[in-house]
Amino acid sequence: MALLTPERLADIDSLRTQFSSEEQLTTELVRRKWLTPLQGRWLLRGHGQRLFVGSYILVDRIGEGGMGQVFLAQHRSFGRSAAIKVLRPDRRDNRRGRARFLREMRALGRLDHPNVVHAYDAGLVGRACYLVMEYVPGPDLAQVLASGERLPIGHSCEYARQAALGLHHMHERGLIHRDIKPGNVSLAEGGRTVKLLDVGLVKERMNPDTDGEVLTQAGWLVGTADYAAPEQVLNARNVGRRSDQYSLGCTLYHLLAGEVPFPGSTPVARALRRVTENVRPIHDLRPDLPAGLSEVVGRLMSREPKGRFPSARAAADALAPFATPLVKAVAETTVHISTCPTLPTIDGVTATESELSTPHDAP
Ligand SMILES: Nc1ncnc2c1ncn2[C@@H]1O[C@H](COP(=O)(O)OP(=O)(O)OP(=O)(O)O)[C@@H](O)[C@H]1O
Repeated sequence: MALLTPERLADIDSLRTQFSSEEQLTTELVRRKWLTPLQGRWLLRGHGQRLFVGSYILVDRIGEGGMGQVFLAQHRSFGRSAAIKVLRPDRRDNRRGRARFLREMRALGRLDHPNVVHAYDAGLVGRACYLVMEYVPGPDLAQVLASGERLPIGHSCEYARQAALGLHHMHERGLIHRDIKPGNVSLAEGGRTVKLLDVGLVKERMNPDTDGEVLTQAGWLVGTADYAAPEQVLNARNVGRRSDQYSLGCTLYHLLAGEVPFPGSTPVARALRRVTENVRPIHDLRPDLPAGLSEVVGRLMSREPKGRFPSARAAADALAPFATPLVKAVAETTVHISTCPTLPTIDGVTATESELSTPHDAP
């Protein structure tokens, strides 16, 4: 069990005599915080080797999206925290899928901006694709919205402004995010810095061309219907830089109005409304908005891409007069890093193909 230091391994030998089963012993190790609950569960199920991904050890499961699961992890030598996305087996289980993943990762490696999540590493362990990223503690803006907290107008504008700067950086390097929504705009540094998440894999998800390995457009709509640009709703391949502006506009609208711009009973109905209707001006819902902000939101959400700003940078500049600096605007979400055991000594264990083939938290 290379998760533990040699001293603790020695202690375990004596602990073994006190516990009649592996389960009781593991429960005790979790209670002592020598193992995290995730590590305890996986060890008990005989999947301990799956905890080792490249140079990292998985610590906790953060969540799951359409492409795979995201874990909190710790570097085996440096102890640095990171987030690791491990692609679902059906998204990676062919050569083209893996080649595309690596192409996307190379693109991601070109990005270097304070408002875009930083990628540290990516690779394959056996046939499993994983991406190691900067850990962003959050909360993300979806969580902020779900908390019911009414944000100051200036903070909402600052979130959107920083997100626009991150988008501009991506656009300059030839990348389009394609999935800007509150859940993909997260906060770091005690709420002072915005980070765009889910960068790099989105192109694969939104490009329904081959392999049968992408979500159907209807499936994609479920999570994104409220934020996708009209041209994107009509044709998922028909996405340009200005489509990201529209999605950012929807996100800002939601933050300011407390409701999505096109409410409706189903994702498809909501998505289609934006193709046929102009958005209700936001000052109808927020008459207290400063003069000019409603126009900026309206321009971001122009139905025609050419009606939007010439660049995300121009959008950021237009938002700047309405933005106020973020001074620890929100509390960070609780992360189970406190349950992370002290940095373990690793004796060169490398995960194998089969060990990572089903990296779910219910192996
Ligand atoms: N770098 C990161 N740091 C911290 N948490 C992250 C990071 N990247 C993703 N997450 C979190 O992991 C969870 C899953 O993220 P993921 O991007 O896989 O899915 P999603 O955005 O929820 O859905 P989808 O990808 O299908 O749109 C989310 O709660 C997300 O906030």
